Amino acid sequence: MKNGGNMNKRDLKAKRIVIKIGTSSLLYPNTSRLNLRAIERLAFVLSDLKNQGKEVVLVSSGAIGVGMGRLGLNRRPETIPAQQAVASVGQGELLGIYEREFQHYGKSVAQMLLTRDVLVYPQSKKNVFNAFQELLQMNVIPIVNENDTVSVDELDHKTKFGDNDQLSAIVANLIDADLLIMLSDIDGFYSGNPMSNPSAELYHTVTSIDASIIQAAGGRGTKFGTGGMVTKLKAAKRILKNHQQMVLANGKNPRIIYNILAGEPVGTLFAPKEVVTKEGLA
Ligand SMILES: Nc1ncnc2c1ncn2[C@@H]1O[C@H](COP(=O)(O)OP(=O)(O)O)[C@@H](O)[C@H]1O
Ligand SMILES: N[C@@H](CCC(=O)OP(=O)(O)O)C(=O)O
Repeated sequence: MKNGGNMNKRDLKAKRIVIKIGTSSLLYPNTSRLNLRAIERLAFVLSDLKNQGKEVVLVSSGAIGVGMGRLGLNRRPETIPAQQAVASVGQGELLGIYEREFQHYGKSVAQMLLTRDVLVYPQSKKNVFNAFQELLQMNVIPIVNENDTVSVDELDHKTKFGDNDQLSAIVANLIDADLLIMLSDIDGFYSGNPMSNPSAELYHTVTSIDASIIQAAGGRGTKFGTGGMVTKLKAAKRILKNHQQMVLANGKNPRIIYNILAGEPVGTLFAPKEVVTKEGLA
């Protein structure tokens, strides 16, 4: 359903929330310079949600972008080993920034570097689940990124495999989150890529990922984003299959998370049909 349809408030009632933030929201467009205001606001909002008693997991991209900034590179390296090396430089700095920002609000963070196959191996699945449970019980905010030096699929974005978008859906599945909030540099999912098609319309609600929806997905917006809309739709597909919900919204100002949790019709809600129908949104 595109905007202009029913714009009722959403009933999200989320206690356990996964928030994914993309490189495009952490860096200024097409530079490797940090958007410090966005990061500071993100730390503020997530800390405040913790104070409200919510359980919060952050999935953050940005290792390659931050590493490029640190190494003074203005073009993303092309080879996988070079991307892996840059990611490992950037990941340390990225975590350092989060550590500093969250400490400001008295919150502890934990680094979790995962690969997307965690669900495939029962023992890994159990271990990762247990680690999340412990961290959440300890009131810590886990900060997840894909383990870039180990997992090459994401970095080789010529392949059809996933990335942090899908990893965030995998984490949401694993810990049975009530909601996945995906923050990007765009207001939601449109009927076409708004960067190349100015008349594309925003979808308010999507209940299934069919061929017409996939057709509307284009590539990344900035030179640092990886998957574009395709990987976000793959993530949404996982979420819908697991009867969970996801909101895709603009992370320019992370305070939008408050609007999302208040049920305001911002961004695009991906939710199973039965949920949407029950809420009278269809
Ligand atoms: N149908 C679509 N609706 C919205 N954005 C789209 C669509 N198709 C392609 N895009 C592009 O996807 C980009 C977001 O993906 P990406 O650059 O990978 O960001 P991130 O770093 O947040 O993961 C947008 O800036 C936009 O240019
Ligand atoms: N793991 C890599 C790439 C992550 C990724 O998926 O990027 P994005 O499309 O900005 O979410 C990094 O941290 O740079």
